[in-house]
Amino acid sequence: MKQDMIVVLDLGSEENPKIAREIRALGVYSEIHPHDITKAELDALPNVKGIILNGGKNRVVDGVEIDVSDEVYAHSVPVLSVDHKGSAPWPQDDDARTEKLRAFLFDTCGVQANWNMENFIADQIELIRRQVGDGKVLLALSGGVDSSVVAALLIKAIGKQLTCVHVNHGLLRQGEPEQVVRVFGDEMDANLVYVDAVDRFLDKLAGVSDPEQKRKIIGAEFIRVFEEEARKLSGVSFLGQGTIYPDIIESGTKTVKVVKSHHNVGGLPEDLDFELVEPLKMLFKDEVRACGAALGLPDSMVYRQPFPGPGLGVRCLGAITRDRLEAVRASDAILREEFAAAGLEGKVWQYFTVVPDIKSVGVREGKRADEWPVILRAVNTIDAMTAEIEEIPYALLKKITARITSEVPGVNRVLYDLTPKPTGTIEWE
Ligand SMILES: Nc1ncnc2c1ncn2[C@@H]1O[C@H](COP(=O)(O)OP(=O)(O)OP(=O)(O)O)[C@@H](O)[C@H]1O
Repeated sequence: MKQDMIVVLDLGSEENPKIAREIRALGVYSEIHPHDITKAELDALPNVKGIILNGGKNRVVDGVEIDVSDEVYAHSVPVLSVDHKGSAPWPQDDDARTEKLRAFLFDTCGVQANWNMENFIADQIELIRRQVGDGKVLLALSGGVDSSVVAALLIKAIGKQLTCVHVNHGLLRQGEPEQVVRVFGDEMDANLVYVDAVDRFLDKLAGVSDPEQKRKIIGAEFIRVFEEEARKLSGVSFLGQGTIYPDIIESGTKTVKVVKSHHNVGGLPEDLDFELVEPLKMLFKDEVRACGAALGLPDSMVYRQPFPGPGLGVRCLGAITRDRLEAVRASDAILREEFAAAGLEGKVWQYFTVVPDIKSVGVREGKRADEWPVILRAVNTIDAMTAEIEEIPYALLKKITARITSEVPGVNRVLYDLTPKPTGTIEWE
Protein backbone atom coordinates (compact mmCIF):
# COMPACT_ATOMS: atom_id res chain seq x y z
CA MET A 1 0.00 0.00 0.00
CA LYS A 2 1.31 3.38 -0.96
CA GLN A 3 -0.54 5.78 1.30
CA ASP A 4 -0.24 6.52 4.98
CA MET A 5 -3.52 6.93 6.79
CA ILE A 6 -4.89 8.95 9.69
CA VAL A 7 -8.05 7.52 11.22
CA VAL A 8 -10.69 9.91 12.54
CA LEU A 9 -12.96 8.26 15.10
CA ASP A 10 -16.38 9.83 15.44
CA LEU A 11 -17.13 10.71 19.05
CA GLY A 12 -20.24 12.71 18.28
CA SER A 13 -18.77 15.52 16.24
CA GLU A 14 -20.65 17.07 13.36
CA GLU A 15 -17.32 18.08 11.89
CA ASN A 16 -15.92 14.69 10.91
CA PRO A 17 -15.97 15.43 7.18
CA LYS A 18 -14.39 18.81 7.85
CA ILE A 19 -11.41 17.44 9.76
CA ALA A 20 -11.04 14.58 7.27
CA ARG A 21 -10.85 17.13 4.48
CA GLU A 22 -8.38 19.29 6.41
CA ILE A 23 -6.10 16.28 6.78
CA ARG A 24 -6.41 15.46 3.07
CA ALA A 25 -5.68 19.11 2.26
CA LEU A 26 -2.33 18.56 4.00
CA GLY A 27 -1.67 15.69 1.57
CA VAL A 28 -2.50 12.86 3.97
CA TYR A 29 -5.19 10.23 3.42
CA SER A 30 -7.83 10.09 6.16
CA GLU A 31 -10.82 7.88 6.88
CA ILE A 32 -13.66 8.36 9.34
CA HIS A 33 -14.81 5.39 11.42
CA PRO A 34 -17.30 4.93 14.25
CA HIS A 35 -16.16 5.25 17.87
CA ASP A 36 -16.84 1.57 18.61
CA ILE A 37 -14.37 0.24 16.07
CA THR A 38 -12.62 -2.84 17.46
CA LYS A 39 -8.87 -3.30 17.67
CA ALA A 40 -9.11 -6.05 15.04
CA GLU A 41 -10.97 -3.74 12.65
CA LEU A 42 -8.45 -0.99 13.28
CA ASP A 43 -5.54 -3.36 12.70
CA ALA A 44 -7.09 -4.43 9.41
CA LEU A 45 -6.86 -0.86 8.07
CA PRO A 46 -3.68 -0.38 6.07
CA ASN A 47 -0.85 1.99 7.07
CA VAL A 48 -2.56 3.70 10.00
CA LYS A 49 -0.07 6.24 11.37
CA GLY A 50 -2.25 8.14 13.84
CA ILE A 51 -5.72 8.32 15.35
CA ILE A 52 -7.82 11.40 16.03
CA LEU A 53 -10.69 11.13 18.49
CA ASN A 54 -13.13 13.69 17.26
CA GLY A 55 -15.55 14.70 20.00
CA GLY A 56 -18.49 17.04 19.72
CA LYS A 57 -21.95 17.92 20.81
CA ASN A 58 -23.48 14.52 20.02
CA ARG A 59 -21.11 12.72 22.35
CA VAL A 60 -23.89 11.78 24.73
CA VAL A 61 -26.01 9.08 23.09
CA ASP A 62 -29.12 7.87 24.94
CA GLY A 63 -27.87 9.55 28.13
CA VAL A 64 -24.45 7.90 28.04
CA GLU A 65 -21.19 9.58 27.09
CA ILE A 66 -19.61 7.43 24.41
CA ASP A 67 -15.91 6.68 24.25
CA VAL A 68 -13.51 4.48 22.32
CA SER A 69 -12.28 1.22 23.83
CA ASP A 70 -9.18 1.10 26.05
CA GLU A 71 -7.44 -0.85 23.30
CA VAL A 72 -7.72 2.18 21.03
CA TYR A 73 -6.20 4.45 23.69
CA ALA A 74 -3.42 1.90 24.13
CA HIS A 75 -2.77 1.64 20.39
CA SER A 76 0.83 1.79 19.26
CA VAL A 77 0.24 4.82 17.03
CA PRO A 78 -0.23 8.35 18.47
CA VAL A 79 -3.77 9.29 19.54
CA LEU A 80 -4.97 12.89 19.59
CA SER A 81 -8.20 13.98 21.29
CA VAL A 82 -9.93 16.97 19.86
CA ASP A 83 -13.28 18.26 20.96
CA HIS A 84 -15.46 20.86 19.37
CA LYS A 85 -17.27 21.43 22.63
CA GLY A 86 -15.68 19.92 25.70
CA SER A 87 -12.49 18.82 27.38
CA ALA A 88 -9.88 18.92 24.62
CA PRO A 89 -10.74 22.22 22.95
CA TRP A 90 -9.95 22.55 19.29
CA PRO A 91 -9.18 25.96 17.78
CA GLN A 92 -11.99 27.50 15.74
CA ASP A 93 -9.54 29.64 13.80
CA ASP A 94 -8.60 27.94 10.51
CA ASP A 95 -4.89 28.76 10.59
CA ALA A 96 -4.44 27.71 14.22
CA ARG A 97 -6.26 24.45 13.54
CA THR A 98 -4.17 23.71 10.48
CA GLU A 99 -0.98 24.31 12.47
CA LYS A 100 -2.08 21.96 15.26
CA LEU A 101 -3.03 19.29 12.74
CA ARG A 102 0.20 19.73 10.83
CA ALA A 103 2.25 19.30 14.01
CA PHE A 104 0.34 16.15 14.96
CA LEU A 105 0.58 14.58 11.51
CA PHE A 106 4.14 15.32 10.57
CA ASP A 107 5.94 15.75 13.92
CA THR A 108 4.07 13.37 16.21
CA CYS A 109 2.97 10.66 13.75
CA GLY A 110 5.70 11.15 11.15
CA VAL A 111 3.34 10.57 8.22
CA GLN A 112 4.32 11.15 4.61
CA ALA A 113 2.25 13.60 2.57
CA ASN A 114 1.59 10.92 -0.04
CA TRP A 115 -2.15 11.20 -0.63
CA ASN A 116 -2.78 11.81 -4.31
CA MET A 117 -5.02 10.24 -6.94
CA GLU A 118 -2.29 8.10 -8.42
CA ASN A 119 -1.57 6.48 -5.05
CA PHE A 120 -5.26 6.26 -4.14
CA ILE A 121 -5.99 4.42 -7.38
CA ALA A 122 -3.02 2.07 -6.91
CA ASP A 123 -4.15 1.25 -3.36
CA GLN A 124 -7.78 0.73 -4.36
CA ILE A 125 -6.74 -1.61 -7.17
CA GLU A 126 -4.83 -3.69 -4.63
CA LEU A 127 -7.79 -3.68 -2.20
CA ILE A 128 -10.31 -4.58 -4.90
CA ARG A 129 -8.17 -7.50 -6.06
CA ARG A 130 -7.75 -8.66 -2.49
CA GLN A 131 -11.53 -8.51 -1.86
CA VAL A 132 -12.70 -10.03 -5.13
CA GLY A 133 -10.01 -12.62 -5.78
CA ASP A 134 -11.05 -14.43 -8.95
CA GLY A 135 -14.75 -13.72 -8.31
CA LYS A 136 -17.17 -11.92 -10.61
CA VAL A 137 -18.54 -8.41 -10.05
CA LEU A 138 -21.71 -6.86 -11.44
CA LEU A 139 -22.21 -3.10 -11.76
CA ALA A 140 -25.20 -1.00 -12.79
CA LEU A 141 -23.62 1.67 -14.95
CA SER A 142 -25.76 4.76 -15.53
CA GLY A 143 -23.10 6.86 -17.23
CA GLY A 144 -23.37 9.32 -14.32
CA VAL A 145 -20.23 10.40 -12.49
CA ASP A 146 -20.25 7.93 -9.61
CA SER A 147 -20.98 4.66 -11.40
CA SER A 148 -18.71 5.64 -14.31
CA VAL A 149 -15.74 6.23 -12.01
CA VAL A 150 -16.37 2.94 -10.18
CA ALA A 151 -16.58 1.16 -13.53
CA ALA A 152 -13.29 2.64 -14.72
CA LEU A 153 -11.58 1.69 -11.46
CA LEU A 154 -12.96 -1.86 -11.48
CA ILE A 155 -12.02 -2.35 -15.13
CA LYS A 156 -8.47 -1.35 -14.27
CA ALA A 157 -8.40 -3.67 -11.25
CA ILE A 158 -10.15 -6.79 -12.52
CA GLY A 159 -10.87 -6.30 -16.25
CA LYS A 160 -13.29 -8.92 -17.57
CA GLN A 161 -14.23 -10.18 -14.10
CA LEU A 162 -16.53 -7.14 -14.12
CA THR A 163 -19.82 -7.03 -16.01
CA CYS A 164 -21.42 -3.60 -16.44
CA VAL A 165 -25.13 -3.32 -17.17
CA HIS A 166 -26.35 -0.11 -18.76
CA VAL A 167 -30.11 0.30 -18.98
CA ASN A 168 -31.34 2.67 -21.65
CA HIS A 169 -34.75 3.57 -20.26
CA GLY A 170 -35.36 6.26 -22.85
CA LEU A 171 -35.03 9.04 -20.28
CA LEU A 172 -31.31 9.76 -20.72
CA ARG A 173 -29.93 12.87 -22.36
CA GLN A 174 -28.98 13.01 -26.01
CA GLY A 175 -25.86 11.00 -26.73
CA GLU A 176 -25.52 9.46 -23.25
CA PRO A 177 -26.22 5.78 -23.98
CA GLU A 178 -23.94 6.03 -27.03
CA GLN A 179 -21.18 7.56 -24.89
CA VAL A 180 -21.43 4.72 -22.36
CA VAL A 181 -21.08 2.16 -25.13
CA ARG A 182 -18.18 4.03 -26.75
CA VAL A 183 -16.19 4.74 -23.58
CA PHE A 184 -16.70 1.47 -21.71
CA GLY A 185 -17.56 -1.03 -24.43
CA ASP A 186 -15.15 0.13 -27.16
CA GLU A 187 -12.35 2.17 -25.59
CA MET A 188 -12.01 0.34 -22.27
CA ASP A 189 -13.05 -3.02 -23.76
CA ALA A 190 -15.26 -3.86 -20.76
CA ASN A 191 -17.84 -6.60 -20.51
CA LEU A 192 -20.81 -4.32 -21.14
CA VAL A 193 -24.42 -5.41 -21.33
CA TYR A 194 -26.45 -2.71 -23.05
CA VAL A 195 -30.16 -3.12 -22.45
CA ASP A 196 -32.55 -1.30 -24.75
CA ALA A 197 -35.54 -0.99 -22.43
CA VAL A 198 -37.00 2.16 -23.97
CA ASP A 199 -40.31 0.60 -25.00
CA ARG A 200 -40.73 -1.18 -21.67
CA PHE A 201 -40.35 2.02 -19.70
CA LEU A 202 -42.39 4.25 -21.98
CA ASP A 203 -45.21 1.71 -22.21
CA LYS A 204 -45.36 1.46 -18.40
CA LEU A 205 -45.35 5.26 -18.11
CA ALA A 206 -48.01 5.87 -20.76
CA GLY A 207 -50.89 7.93 -19.38
CA VAL A 208 -49.32 8.35 -15.92
CA SER A 209 -49.29 12.02 -14.98
CA ASP A 210 -48.63 12.01 -11.22
CA PRO A 211 -44.91 12.81 -10.64
CA GLU A 212 -44.56 10.50 -7.61
CA GLN A 213 -46.17 7.68 -9.52
CA LYS A 214 -43.83 8.29 -12.47
CA ARG A 215 -40.78 8.14 -10.17
CA LYS A 216 -42.03 4.91 -8.59
CA ILE A 217 -42.64 3.25 -11.93
CA ILE A 218 -39.18 4.22 -13.20
CA GLY A 219 -37.48 2.98 -10.01
CA ALA A 220 -39.40 -0.30 -9.89
CA GLU A 221 -38.95 -1.03 -13.59
CA PHE A 222 -35.23 -0.31 -13.32
CA ILE A 223 -34.89 -2.89 -10.57
CA ARG A 224 -36.85 -5.42 -12.60
CA VAL A 225 -34.70 -4.96 -15.70
CA PHE A 226 -31.46 -5.06 -13.72
CA GLU A 227 -32.56 -8.14 -11.82
CA GLU A 228 -33.41 -9.94 -15.06
CA GLU A 229 -29.94 -9.21 -16.40
CA ALA A 230 -28.31 -10.26 -13.12
CA ARG A 231 -30.10 -13.61 -13.18
CA LYS A 232 -28.83 -14.32 -16.69
CA LEU A 233 -25.25 -14.21 -15.43
CA SER A 234 -23.85 -17.06 -13.43
CA GLY A 235 -21.36 -17.09 -10.59
CA VAL A 236 -21.58 -13.41 -9.69
CA SER A 237 -21.07 -12.84 -5.99
CA PHE A 238 -20.11 -9.14 -5.84
CA LEU A 239 -21.97 -5.97 -6.66
CA GLY A 240 -20.03 -2.80 -7.45
CA GLN A 241 -21.63 0.41 -6.21
CA GLY A 242 -20.91 4.08 -6.69
CA THR A 243 -21.47 4.93 -3.05
CA ILE A 244 -19.57 8.08 -2.17
CA TYR A 245 -18.90 9.64 1.20
CA PRO A 246 -21.80 12.15 1.14
CA ASP A 247 -24.21 9.20 0.58
CA ILE A 248 -22.97 7.71 3.83
CA ILE A 249 -23.20 11.00 5.73
CA GLU A 250 -26.75 11.52 4.49
CA SER A 251 -27.70 8.07 5.73
CA GLY A 252 -26.65 9.07 9.27
CA THR A 253 -23.86 7.77 11.51
CA LYS A 254 -23.95 6.19 14.94
CA THR A 255 -23.96 9.64 16.53
CA VAL A 256 -25.65 11.85 13.95
CA LYS A 257 -29.31 11.43 13.16
CA VAL A 258 -30.34 10.40 9.68
CA VAL A 259 -30.73 13.38 7.40
CA LYS A 260 -32.42 11.26 4.78
CA SER A 261 -32.18 7.63 3.93
CA HIS A 262 -30.23 7.05 0.76
CA HIS A 263 -32.31 5.18 -1.73
CA ASN A 264 -30.81 5.05 -5.12
CA VAL A 265 -32.31 3.77 -8.30
CA GLY A 266 -29.95 0.81 -8.10
CA GLY A 267 -31.51 -0.60 -4.91
CA LEU A 268 -31.71 -4.37 -5.38
CA PRO A 269 -33.90 -7.15 -4.07
CA GLU A 270 -32.28 -8.68 -1.02
CA ASP A 271 -32.46 -12.27 -2.25
CA LEU A 272 -29.77 -11.52 -4.81
CA ASP A 273 -27.40 -11.46 -1.86
CA PHE A 274 -24.23 -9.85 -3.19
CA GLU A 275 -21.21 -8.65 -1.28
CA LEU A 276 -20.68 -4.95 -2.02
CA VAL A 277 -17.57 -3.46 -3.60
CA GLU A 278 -17.57 0.27 -2.91
CA PRO A 279 -14.13 1.71 -3.65
CA LEU A 280 -15.28 5.36 -3.66
CA LYS A 281 -17.11 5.32 -0.37
CA MET A 282 -14.49 7.46 1.33
CA LEU A 283 -14.34 10.12 -1.39
CA PHE A 284 -16.03 13.48 -1.59
CA LYS A 285 -17.59 14.45 -4.91
CA ASP A 286 -14.70 16.63 -6.11
CA GLU A 287 -12.30 13.79 -5.31
CA VAL A 288 -14.49 11.33 -7.26
CA ARG A 289 -14.24 13.65 -10.26
CA ALA A 290 -10.46 13.92 -9.85
CA CYS A 291 -10.28 10.12 -9.66
CA GLY A 292 -12.33 9.80 -12.87
CA ALA A 293 -10.11 12.30 -14.66
CA ALA A 294 -6.98 10.43 -13.48
CA LEU A 295 -8.49 7.19 -14.83
CA GLY A 296 -8.87 8.82 -18.25
CA LEU A 297 -12.64 9.30 -18.39
CA PRO A 298 -13.75 12.15 -20.68
CA ASP A 299 -14.44 15.56 -19.10
CA SER A 300 -18.03 15.49 -20.35
CA MET A 301 -18.60 12.46 -18.09
CA VAL A 302 -16.49 13.51 -15.11
CA TYR A 303 -17.77 17.09 -14.87
CA ARG A 304 -21.36 16.24 -15.78
CA GLN A 305 -23.93 18.42 -14.05
CA PRO A 306 -26.35 16.85 -11.55
CA PHE A 307 -29.09 14.83 -13.23
CA PRO A 308 -32.16 13.45 -11.43
CA GLY A 309 -32.50 9.66 -11.10
CA PRO A 310 -35.70 9.54 -13.23
CA GLY A 311 -33.87 11.52 -15.88
CA LEU A 312 -35.77 13.48 -18.48
CA GLY A 313 -38.95 11.79 -17.24
CA VAL A 314 -39.49 14.57 -14.68
CA ARG A 315 -38.83 17.29 -17.27
CA CYS A 316 -41.50 16.00 -19.62
CA LEU A 317 -44.27 17.25 -17.35
CA GLY A 318 -47.38 15.17 -16.72
CA ALA A 319 -48.00 12.03 -18.76
CA ILE A 320 -44.94 11.32 -20.90
CA THR A 321 -45.44 11.00 -24.65
CA ARG A 322 -42.67 10.01 -27.02
CA ASP A 323 -42.88 13.14 -29.16
CA ARG A 324 -42.81 15.53 -26.20
CA LEU A 325 -39.98 13.55 -24.61
CA GLU A 326 -38.01 14.03 -27.83
CA ALA A 327 -38.72 17.77 -27.59
CA VAL A 328 -37.21 17.78 -24.07
CA ARG A 329 -34.16 15.82 -25.21
CA ALA A 330 -33.52 17.89 -28.35
CA SER A 331 -34.02 21.26 -26.62
CA ASP A 332 -31.78 20.17 -23.71
CA ALA A 333 -29.04 19.27 -26.19
CA ILE A 334 -29.30 22.70 -27.86
CA LEU A 335 -29.22 24.49 -24.50
CA ARG A 336 -26.13 22.55 -23.43
CA GLU A 337 -24.41 23.17 -26.74
CA GLU A 338 -25.06 26.92 -26.61
CA PHE A 339 -24.02 27.20 -22.94
CA ALA A 340 -20.77 25.44 -23.77
CA ALA A 341 -20.15 27.74 -26.73
CA ALA A 342 -20.81 30.79 -24.51
CA GLY A 343 -18.37 29.59 -21.85
CA LEU A 344 -21.11 28.94 -19.29
CA GLU A 345 -20.48 25.19 -18.98
CA GLY A 346 -18.91 24.54 -15.60
CA LYS A 347 -19.87 28.05 -14.47
CA VAL A 348 -23.61 27.48 -14.08
CA TRP A 349 -24.49 24.74 -11.61
CA GLN A 350 -27.45 23.21 -13.42
CA TYR A 351 -29.33 24.05 -16.60
CA PHE A 352 -31.97 22.16 -18.51
CA THR A 353 -35.24 22.42 -20.39
CA VAL A 354 -38.77 21.45 -19.43
CA VAL A 355 -41.72 20.82 -21.74
CA PRO A 356 -45.15 21.20 -20.16
CA ASP A 357 -48.22 19.42 -21.44
CA ILE A 358 -49.86 22.49 -22.96
CA LYS A 359 -50.03 23.99 -26.40
CA SER A 360 -50.46 27.55 -27.59
CA VAL A 361 -51.27 28.96 -30.95
CA GLY A 362 -48.41 30.05 -33.18
CA VAL A 363 -47.57 30.53 -36.83
CA ARG A 364 -45.43 28.24 -38.92
CA GLU A 365 -44.97 28.71 -42.65
CA GLY A 366 -47.90 31.11 -42.75
CA LYS A 367 -50.27 28.68 -41.10
CA ARG A 368 -51.72 28.39 -37.61
CA ALA A 369 -49.69 25.88 -35.53
CA ASP A 370 -50.65 24.67 -32.06
CA GLU A 371 -47.39 23.64 -30.44
CA TRP A 372 -45.65 23.27 -27.05
CA PRO A 373 -43.50 25.83 -25.27
CA VAL A 374 -40.02 24.93 -24.01
CA ILE A 375 -39.09 26.36 -20.60
CA LEU A 376 -35.41 27.05 -19.96
CA ARG A 377 -34.06 26.78 -16.41
CA ALA A 378 -30.53 27.72 -15.28
CA VAL A 379 -29.68 27.95 -11.59
CA ASN A 380 -26.76 28.30 -9.24
CA THR A 381 -26.70 26.87 -5.75
CA ILE A 382 -24.25 25.94 -3.03
CA ASP A 383 -26.28 23.29 -1.21
CA ALA A 384 -29.41 22.77 -3.39
CA MET A 385 -31.51 24.08 -0.45
CA THR A 386 -31.77 27.49 -2.08
CA ALA A 387 -30.95 28.52 -5.62
CA GLU A 388 -30.54 31.70 -7.64
CA ILE A 389 -31.21 32.00 -11.33
CA GLU A 390 -28.39 32.66 -13.78
CA GLU A 391 -28.66 36.04 -15.50
CA ILE A 392 -28.27 34.82 -19.06
CA PRO A 393 -27.35 37.51 -21.62
CA TYR A 394 -30.33 38.45 -23.80
CA ALA A 395 -28.43 37.78 -27.01
CA LEU A 396 -27.78 34.21 -25.89
CA LEU A 397 -31.44 33.71 -24.89
CA LYS A 398 -32.51 34.92 -28.31
CA LYS A 399 -30.07 32.60 -30.06
CA ILE A 400 -31.24 29.59 -28.05
CA THR A 401 -34.86 30.55 -28.75
CA ALA A 402 -34.22 30.79 -32.48
CA ARG A 403 -32.51 27.42 -32.57
CA ILE A 404 -35.11 25.58 -30.47
CA THR A 405 -38.11 26.96 -32.37
CA SER A 406 -36.55 26.12 -35.73
CA GLU A 407 -34.84 22.80 -34.90
CA VAL A 408 -37.17 21.08 -32.42
CA PRO A 409 -40.35 19.66 -33.95
CA GLY A 410 -43.57 20.68 -32.22
CA VAL A 411 -42.20 23.70 -30.32
CA ASN A 412 -43.25 27.27 -31.12
CA ARG A 413 -42.25 29.25 -28.00
CA VAL A 414 -39.37 29.46 -25.54
CA LEU A 415 -39.79 30.83 -22.00
CA TYR A 416 -37.16 31.57 -19.36
CA ASP A 417 -37.94 30.58 -15.77
CA LEU A 418 -36.93 33.56 -13.59
CA THR A 419 -37.86 31.95 -10.28
CA PRO A 420 -35.31 31.42 -7.50
CA LYS A 421 -35.69 28.62 -4.92
CA PRO A 422 -37.78 29.34 -2.94
CA THR A 423 -40.45 29.68 -4.24
CA GLY A 424 -39.67 27.40 -7.17
CA THR A 425 -37.81 24.14 -6.69
CA ILE A 426 -34.95 23.49 -9.10
CA GLU A 427 -36.79 20.77 -11.02
CA TRP A 428 -40.41 21.25 -12.07
CA GLU A 429 -41.65 17.85 -10.87
N1 LIG B 1 -29.90 3.82 -16.63
C1 LIG B 1 -29.15 3.14 -15.75
N2 LIG B 1 -28.43 2.06 -16.12
C2 LIG B 1 -27.68 1.36 -15.26
N3 LIG B 1 -27.58 1.70 -13.95
C3 LIG B 1 -28.26 2.76 -13.50
C4 LIG B 1 -29.09 3.55 -14.37
N4 LIG B 1 -29.65 4.54 -13.63
C5 LIG B 1 -29.19 4.38 -12.37
N5 LIG B 1 -28.36 3.33 -12.28
C6 LIG B 1 -27.67 2.80 -11.07
O1 LIG B 1 -28.26 3.34 -9.90
C7 LIG B 1 -27.30 4.12 -9.17
C8 LIG B 1 -27.96 5.34 -8.55
O2 LIG B 1 -28.54 6.12 -9.53
P1 LIG B 1 -28.85 7.67 -9.31
O3 LIG B 1 -29.63 8.09 -10.48
O4 LIG B 1 -29.39 7.87 -7.96
O5 LIG B 1 -27.45 8.36 -9.52
P2 LIG B 1 -26.17 8.75 -8.65
O6 LIG B 1 -26.26 8.26 -7.26
O7 LIG B 1 -25.92 10.18 -8.94
O8 LIG B 1 -25.05 7.87 -9.39
P3 LIG B 1 -24.43 8.08 -10.84
O9 LIG B 1 -23.56 9.32 -10.72
O10 LIG B 1 -23.64 6.85 -11.09
O11 LIG B 1 -25.57 8.23 -11.80
C9 LIG B 1 -26.23 4.48 -10.19
O12 LIG B 1 -24.99 4.74 -9.59
C10 LIG B 1 -26.21 3.22 -11.04
O13 LIG B 1 -25.49 2.21 -10.39
